[in-house]
Amino acid sequence: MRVEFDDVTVALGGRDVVQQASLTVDSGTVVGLVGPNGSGKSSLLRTLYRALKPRQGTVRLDGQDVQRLSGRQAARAVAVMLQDPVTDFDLSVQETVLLGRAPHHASFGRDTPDDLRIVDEAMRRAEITDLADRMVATLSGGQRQRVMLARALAQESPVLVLDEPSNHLDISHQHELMSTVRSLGRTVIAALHDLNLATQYCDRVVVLAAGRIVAAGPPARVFSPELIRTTFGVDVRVLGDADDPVFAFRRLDGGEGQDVPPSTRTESSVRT
Ligand SMILES: Nc1ncnc2c1ncn2[C@@H]1O[C@H](COP(=O)(O)OP(=O)(O)OP(=O)(O)O)[C@@H](O)[C@H]1O
Repeated sequence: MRVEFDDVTVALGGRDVVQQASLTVDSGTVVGLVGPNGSGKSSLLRTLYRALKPRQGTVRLDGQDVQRLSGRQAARAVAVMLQDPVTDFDLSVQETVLLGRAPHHASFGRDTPDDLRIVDEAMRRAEITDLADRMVATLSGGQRQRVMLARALAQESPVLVLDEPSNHLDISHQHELMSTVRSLGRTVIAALHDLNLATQYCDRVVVLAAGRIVAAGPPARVFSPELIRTTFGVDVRVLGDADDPVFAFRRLDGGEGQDVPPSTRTESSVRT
């Protein structure tokens, strides 16, 4: 399923926190949204899963305005994994993952053998099978995050939104998560802070700064030392090959990520 943000502006607290963002994510591709804290990544993503309505512009799924979809249609199309998930702590892990099946049920429909099979498979992929009977409240932050991954997988939506999905995960599970979502063949849009992770697993990256898209394209091309310096206020050493780079960062003396990078391209319309 193709995702299009068309000239999207989001206002929060009387301020445009996303400004005229246009971006097309082709079906089956993995796109990373990167940018400093407060640059508008979550706000842009929230317009896709309808937690926010754009002040201006349209978000489309295969050409259809998401605001015109029914709640059930939207939930079948887009699954979301948030950085600090709001979960019902009174549920077990398996019950929580089963919630991912809800958009596929008629009202008050019962779980079917198919649902249970899909949930088992999702828990296996998220490596939480051994936690199935634990209450979510008793889990660590990283375990909880993997429960949310399993729930999103069980939803079987063609589009998967990940908002800083790996902040609680150890290094091995960060890679496992990205490699799992990459293997799904779904359209994935992930807000990521780790540029190395984005480089390794994303087909395209989109850089946001102060609410605007300032660059987009293949990671190795977009993540130039100059863009990283002006956007994040850190110096970078590029290790490895030019087309398969590994970044080592050092903060600039007195440096701060700038709200508006002075020397990066501003693209009002970007196809990734
Ligand atoms: N409910 C709100 N009311 C007012 N301003 C808000 C609200 N939510 C977010 N903002 C502001 O909108 C801007 C964009 O926030 P957003 O969460 O989209 O950024 P982000 O790039 O996802 O940041 P982070 O990397 O810290 O998660 C920030 O300046 C933030 O303070």
